[in-house]
Amino acid sequence: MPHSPAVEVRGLVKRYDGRAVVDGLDLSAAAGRVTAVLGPNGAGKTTTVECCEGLRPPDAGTVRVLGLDPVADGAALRPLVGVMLQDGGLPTGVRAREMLDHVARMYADPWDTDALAERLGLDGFARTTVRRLSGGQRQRLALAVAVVGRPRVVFLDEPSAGMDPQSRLAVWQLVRELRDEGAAVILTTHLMEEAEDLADHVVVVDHGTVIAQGSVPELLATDVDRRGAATLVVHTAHDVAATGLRERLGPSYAVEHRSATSLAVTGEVTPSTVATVTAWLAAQDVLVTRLDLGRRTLEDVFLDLTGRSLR
Ligand SMILES: Nc1ncnc2c1ncn2[C@@H]1O[C@H](COP(=O)(O)OP(=O)(O)OP(=O)(O)O)[C@@H](O)[C@H]1O
Repeated sequence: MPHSPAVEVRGLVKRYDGRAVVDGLDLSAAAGRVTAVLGPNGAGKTTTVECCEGLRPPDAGTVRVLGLDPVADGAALRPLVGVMLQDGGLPTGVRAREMLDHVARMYADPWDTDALAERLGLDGFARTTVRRLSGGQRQRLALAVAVVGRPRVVFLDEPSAGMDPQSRLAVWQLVRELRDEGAAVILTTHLMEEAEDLADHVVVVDHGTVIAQGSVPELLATDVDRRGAATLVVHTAHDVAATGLRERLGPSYAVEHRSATSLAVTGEVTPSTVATVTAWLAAQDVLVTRLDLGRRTLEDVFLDLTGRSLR
């Protein structure tokens, strides 16, 4: 039986200086699921989440969290909702571990703070004040503070931004556990790997509206013509224009720049496709420094939908 979503946003509009940065956005996030809001910088992800957190009143539309209005019912929601803001949002004069212990004492059934601190590697900077923490350390502390009260709904704004790979894995594992314990986890990210690894449901946002949504497999199969297609990413020693390769490969392949010195070729990649690409580059006197052959990713889906890269 489907039950009512933990977070429900309908027709959300938020304007700054007369410009709608969120423009009629619908979003629904279920308990026991990780919902990733994915989109490029400036798409309106943070603004949307801030409206759900009650930090910004919407200009139009409705937002409900556990059936309540996050602005009017903020006091009732506070013990039920965990929030990790993009800039940490923590008081800067407090020592890291004191901060976590203080917040834990405000909840009826908090996580064991020793265990949480160990998992997120907070022990190495337990006595350091927030203002002296590195960006990644501050992020880890902000995550611990957001989840220590075992919230039913957790908002994580770019949770692993600025973290080293080991910390990122620890964060992802914690997010999975929160989900398995039944929390609704809503995370914003522009890291497709994060969305692909963690999300049960992905909402792709661009220019303040949802342009696609579904599970990762559903999104990867959106474009039926490309089902089963692979992406060959060619890294080169110096800049190369995509136009010539596009003409050489013909219309059944998409050729896009990933950066000035890398091209992504999407389509049916056969041994002869690889030979054609490298031969064409050799004819331009361009050295190939690396070749990666992979399946389609959310990055490719976004590129197809918007013609732009997520990053
Ligand atoms: N307080 C504000 N006043 C004016 N403009 C704002 C304000 N907050 C955000 N904006 C603008 O709204 C747009 C959407 O910003 P938002 O932070 O929601 O995007 P985002 O998708 O979270 O981006 P990022 O990935 O960079 O965090 C941006 O153009 C931003 O400059």
